[in-house]
Amino acid sequence: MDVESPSNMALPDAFIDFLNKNQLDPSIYTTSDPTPRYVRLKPGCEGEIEEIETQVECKLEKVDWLPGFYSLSPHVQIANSKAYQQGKIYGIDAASGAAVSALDISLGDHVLDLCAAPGAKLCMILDLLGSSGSVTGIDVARHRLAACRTMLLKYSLGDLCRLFVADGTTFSLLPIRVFSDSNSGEYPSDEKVNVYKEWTSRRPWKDRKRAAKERVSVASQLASPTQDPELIYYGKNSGVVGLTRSEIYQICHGSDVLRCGYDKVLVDAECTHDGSIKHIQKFEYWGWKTLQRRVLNAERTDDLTVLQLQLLTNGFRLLKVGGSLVYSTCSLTVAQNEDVVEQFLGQNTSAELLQIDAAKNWPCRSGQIPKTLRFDPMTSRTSGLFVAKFTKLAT
Ligand SMILES: C[S@@+](CC[C@H](N)C(=O)[O-])C[C@H]1O[C@@H](n2cnc3c(N)ncnc32)[C@H](O)[C@@H]1O
Repeated sequence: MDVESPSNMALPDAFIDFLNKNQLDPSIYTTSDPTPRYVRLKPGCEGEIEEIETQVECKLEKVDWLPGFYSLSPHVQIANSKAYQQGKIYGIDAASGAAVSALDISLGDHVLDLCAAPGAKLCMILDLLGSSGSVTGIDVARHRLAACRTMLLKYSLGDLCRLFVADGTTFSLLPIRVFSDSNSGEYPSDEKVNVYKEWTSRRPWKDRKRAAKERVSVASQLASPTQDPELIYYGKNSGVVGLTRSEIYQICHGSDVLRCGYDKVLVDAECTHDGSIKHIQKFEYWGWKTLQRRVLNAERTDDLTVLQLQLLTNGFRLLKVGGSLVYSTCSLTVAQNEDVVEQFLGQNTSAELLQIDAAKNWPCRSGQIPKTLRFDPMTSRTSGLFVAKFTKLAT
């Protein structure tokens, strides 16, 4: 089998079966024009494009419908280039960029990214946020979120960010502003010693020993719904420094959230990844048999749709009135997208689907529910992605 590019890859029978069962047209994956690779340029590096092109040994084509994005040949490896190593470019598919763009991030926003790892969208959110506001990144998988932390440090983007290993279906912490507004900096002397100091990767011996013990099994790297969120990183302007644990770990209750919830929430939910042919292609190496078990299994898909609805519901619970939430998946099945949206709207009368204004210039199709969007390799020359945007109405 030819694995050189998704466009000429023969799809395995099990995957074609899955597509047929989900009424998805296999031809969207096998376009004659291969889907390019995309990078986002770090703001401020626009004048260095020619130098970056020399370093990656390839021409970067500006994506005219998405600011800051460039496409390049899918065969080019960027990881060894100086531009990549210096954090001037990072790989992120243009459809993923569109999902973040749909959030309409503005300076000062407090943003929640409920399924943050490995972190390409989180990086873009931080890029767009600039110098004020905050980003709270959550992921259930400790090892994946640790990789996300490495990426933030590499790109020097973590200043306004805090990362928690937590289950996104039950995560309940408010954005930091609630406390920083009222924080006078005066603590009883016994609390003063327990305030968070500037974050350092050099952790006390006791912490390292505990972490090493936890790393013994991958299962123990997954947060459970009942476990306290574990703060594994915070930037120096993320609002954490100088606060006590009890201030950071305050659970939000219904009435707090309406007023003091997050301005923007991204729920980029776990899914079967069937929209990403690059992901499916990896099974050529992992073994097509595992594709059936790890991606296509019907029982697993049913579990996923329950998880997706729970993540969307909890993300929405943490959104303030008038805020925006984007739900996205890199699956193209109706079950994981429109069906989840429909169930969610049926259960949440204060949720309203929003038109994504910028989308009028995007090369995508409407989903089966008006105002929702679908990107696919054939229509968009991107990876497959479903995007829906909601706001919370006052009730
Ligand atoms: C599609 S990936 C997110 C990609 C990420 N937004 C990015 O741009 O790099 C889905 C993520 O959801 C995480 N996840 C799965 N179940 C979760 C849960 N219950 N709570 C929080 N995160 C979860 C997975 O560990 C995975 O990292």
